Amino acid sequence: MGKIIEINHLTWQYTDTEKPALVDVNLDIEDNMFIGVCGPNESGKTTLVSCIKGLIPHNFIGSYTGEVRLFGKNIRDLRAKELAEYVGFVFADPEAQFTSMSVEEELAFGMENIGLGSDEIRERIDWVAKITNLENLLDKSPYDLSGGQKQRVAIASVLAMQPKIVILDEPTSMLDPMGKDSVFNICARMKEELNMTIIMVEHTMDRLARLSDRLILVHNGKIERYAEPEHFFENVDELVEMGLNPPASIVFLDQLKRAGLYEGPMTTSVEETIEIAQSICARKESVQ
Ligand SMILES: Nc1ncnc2c1ncn2[C@@H]1O[C@H](COP(=O)(O)OP(=O)(O)OP(=O)(O)O)[C@@H](O)[C@H]1O
Repeated sequence: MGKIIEINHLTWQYTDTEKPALVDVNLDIEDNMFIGVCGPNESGKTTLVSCIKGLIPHNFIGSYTGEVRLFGKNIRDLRAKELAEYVGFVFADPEAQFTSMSVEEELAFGMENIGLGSDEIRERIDWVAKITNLENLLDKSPYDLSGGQKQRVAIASVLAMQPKIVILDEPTSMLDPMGKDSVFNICARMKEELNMTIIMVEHTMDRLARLSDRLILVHNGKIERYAEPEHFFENVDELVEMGLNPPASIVFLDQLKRAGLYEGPMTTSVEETIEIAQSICARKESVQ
C-alpha cells in the first residue's frame, strides 16, 4: 500500500490571528485506511482536514509554509476539478451542502458540474442511492428529510463523484443515535467495499476508535499522536489531560491495569474486553 497523502512541515496561520492554527505538521496516510481525527475544541482538526481537501490554501487567506501532497502532487498545483476527483468533503451540517430542490437533483449536481453524461449520472445515482438507502426518497426535497436522511444525501452526493478520499468533519454531531449508526455503517462500507480512504473528525470516541485503522490526536495545532487504536490508548492519563474522552472499554482496562489485574494490550472491542474480564474472574476463582 502506498502513501496517498503526505504532509511535510506544514504550518498555517489564518490571516489576522495571533498564532498558527497548525504548527509543523508531518503526516503520511496510506491507501484504503480509515483514519479517525480527534482532539479538544479549537485544536486544529477542521484546519487539518481543510488542508487535505485543499480548501487551505486555495479558498482561505493566511500564511502557508511546508507542503501537502496528494498522490505525489503538490496540492497547490492541483486545480479544483482534480481536487474534486481526489477528495470529497462532508460537513457537520448537511444543509450547508444542499443546492437543489430534490434528492435526485442534489445527487446529480456535482456530476453535472464535472461534465458527466446523463447515462453515467443515472447509473451512479442508482448506485449511491442503494448504498445509502435513499432509493425511496429520490423525489423528496432534501430539506424535508430527517437529520440522518439529510446526512445520507450529503454523503451520497460525495460518493457519486467516486473520490479516492472522503473526509467527514463531525458528520454525526447533529444526528440522533440511529442517524449516527447509519453514517458510521456507510463509512465502514465505503472503506471495505469501495476501497476508499476515510478521514473522519469525530467526538464520539467509542465508535470512531472501533472503526479506525489509525487515530490522530490534534492538540494545539500539532499532531501529538498518530497510532493504531491499540497503541493510541496506551497512556490514558495523558489523553484525558489533553481533553479527550477515551472509550468506555479503554477506561475499564486502564483501571484493571492500575489494580495490577491486567497487563495485556488495550482494545476498543467490547467483546474482547468482556473476554478479558471473564478470564480475570476465572483466574481469581481458581486461586481461591
Ligand atoms: N476561518 C478562520 N479564521 C480565523 N481563525 C480560524 C478560522 N477557522 C479556525 N480558526 C482558528 O484556528 C484554530 C483551530 O480551529 P479549528 O476549527 O481547526 O479547530 P477544531 O479542532 O476543528 O475545533 P472544533 O472541535 O471546535 O470544531 C482555532 O483557534 C480557531 O479559532
